[in-house]
Formats: sequence, structure tokens, C-alpha cells
Amino acid sequence: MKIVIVGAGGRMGAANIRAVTDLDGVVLHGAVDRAGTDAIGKDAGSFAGIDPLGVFISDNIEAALEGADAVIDFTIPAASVALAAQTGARGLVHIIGTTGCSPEQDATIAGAGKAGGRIVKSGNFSMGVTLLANLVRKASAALLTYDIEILEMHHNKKVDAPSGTALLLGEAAAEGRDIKLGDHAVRVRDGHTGAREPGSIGFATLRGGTVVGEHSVIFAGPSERLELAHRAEDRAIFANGAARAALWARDQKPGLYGMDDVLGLTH
Ligand SMILES: NC(=O)C1=CN([C@@H]2O[C@H](COP(=O)(O)OP(=O)(O)OC[C@H]3O[C@@H](n4cnc5c(N)ncnc54)[C@H](OP(=O)(O)O)[C@@H]3O)[C@@H](O)[C@H]2O)C=CC1
Ligand SMILES: O=C(O)C1=N[C@H](C(=O)O)C[C@H](O)C1
Repeated sequence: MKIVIVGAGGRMGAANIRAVTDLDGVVLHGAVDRAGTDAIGKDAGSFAGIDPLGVFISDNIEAALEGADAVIDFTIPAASVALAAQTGARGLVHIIGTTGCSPEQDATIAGAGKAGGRIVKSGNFSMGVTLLANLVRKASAALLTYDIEILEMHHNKKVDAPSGTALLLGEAAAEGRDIKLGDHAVRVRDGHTGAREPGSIGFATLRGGTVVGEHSVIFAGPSERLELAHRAEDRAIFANGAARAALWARDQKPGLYGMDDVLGLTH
């Protein structure tokens, strides 16, 4: 399977180049980043800290897509939305790790799935978080009256908050109670907030240093707390999941999928 990495010059871009090079059945077909960025023209392998691959990071997405089967895209929302139109028109596999999309951008991406793309989009491609979301859904249903708070910490370069993972975990908690996250989420607290609204799902965001990604879901009840947590130690866990998702999506019908589908976890 011939894969193009988009956002190749970024933190996840380098991890994705290494993951695609390591996995049997896939080859790096192209590597693309934003015009004018430092990585353009560099060998993708050397850039990612491995042996040279003879694939050079380019700003020409159309040329890179020629002959490709799949795209792994960890960039910014506007870039992922624009790319989904191109992958949809070509019927390509499109793995989207980009977080921070608005509801309108998510709807446009879903439309690209209907138009022919095989899209897998997730706020977190690790096995651990995918399983964690399933545990959160169950705990939320079982501990119906407990207050739910979601805490995340990431490195000081992260640009969106709450993280895509925190929102994914919030969605799982809401599904467990058959409510809509949008109606119950409290994403920021400041000043005289009043007492906690029963049934709300709170988010708290920390940023600092080089933290890859840490998430805790706290169920706080009378005289006890249950905490379910995940700590990412290396971006390889996301990149390996994304490469695995690309191989899986090749044999699927056009549409929009998540990591539960890739791992065969039904709920
Ligand atoms: N779902 C998951 O499992 C994970 C998701 N993420 C998400 O992935 C995204 C990227 O994260 P990270 O790698 O840390 O961020 P980086 O900023 O390091 O990388 C993003 C890359 O995309 C490039 N880029 C921006 N616009 C375009 C464009 N139009 N075309 C091609 N490339 C473009 C950037 O270039 P430049 O810097 O020059 O603007 C940069 O090289 C974030 O949304 C993050 O939250 C991260 C880890 C795991
Ligand atoms: O930006 C990051 O770094 C990460 N982003 C994802 C998110 O927003 O949840 C996944 C991971 O936690 C790292």
C-alpha cells in the first residue's frame, strides 16, 4: 500500500514516516508539508532520524497523490478539510489525526467520506485510549450520579484545547448516559461559577514542557473517586495506530470510520 504522509515536517509527521517505514505491506510514496516550511526538500527518512529513503518532502500535494493509495494526515483543521475533498474525489484512504476541527469542519469531512473517501478520523489513534473510551462509556453508565471531570496535559506547543482525546473521552462518557456532550460540557471555569451543575461533564487543560499526552477521567461520587487514566510516552503509539488504520481502511466501503471500527470494538 502506497502512503503519503501530510504534515511530514511536524512532530507527528516524523513519527508517521518511521511507522510507515517499519510496517510490512506499506511503503512511503510521498511526504508533504506546507509551502515555505523548513522541511521542504529534505529526505523524509533523514528528517525523521532514520536512514535516507529517497523520498523528499515536497509542498506539491497533487503530485504526491498521483499513484497513492492512502494519506496519513496530522496537520491543522483547514488543511485536513481541503485534503478530504481531494482524497474523496480520488477514492483514497484518508487517515485524519488532526484535532481541533469545528462541527462544520467535521461535517465537511464526513461529506468527503460519502463522496468516495475511506476516512478514519480519531482524536487519538493509540490502542490504549481507544480501549479507555470503551471503559469510560461503561463506567459512566454504571455510576450514573457521579460527577465526571476530564483532565488533560500536553506539551507547550499544542494549539487546541480541550484536546481531541479529552473530547473523545467526553463523548464516550455522554454516550454512557445517553446524553449529548454539547448540552452538558463545561469546557472552562473562571471566577464565581456557582456550584457544579449536576450531570455536567467538566474539562480541565494543562500545558507545559514536552508531555506527549496524559488524560484522566475522574468519576467523583459520595466518599469515593474512580479515576481511569492513560499516559502516552512516545508518539509512536499514535503513528502505529494510524498506519494500522490505513491498512484496515483499504478493504472498507467509502465512509467515515473511527478506531473502534479498526479494532473491531463494537458498543
Ligand atoms: N489523533 C491522534 O492520535 C493525534 C493527533 N495529533 C494532532 O495532530 C496534529 C498535528 O500535531 P503535531 O504533529 O504535534 O503538530 P505540528 O505542528 O508539529 O505538525 C503539523 C504539521 O502540519 C504542517 N502543515 C500546516 N498546514 C499544512 C498544509 N496546508 N499542508 C501540509 N502541511 C501543513 C505544519 O507545518 P508548519 O509548522 O510549517 O505550519 C507542521 O509541519 C494536531 O492537531 C494534534 O493535536 C497529535 C498526536 C496524536
Ligand atoms: O497535540 C498533541 O500532541 C496530541 N494531540 C491529540 C489530542 O488532541 O488529543 C492526541 C495526543 O494526546 C497528542
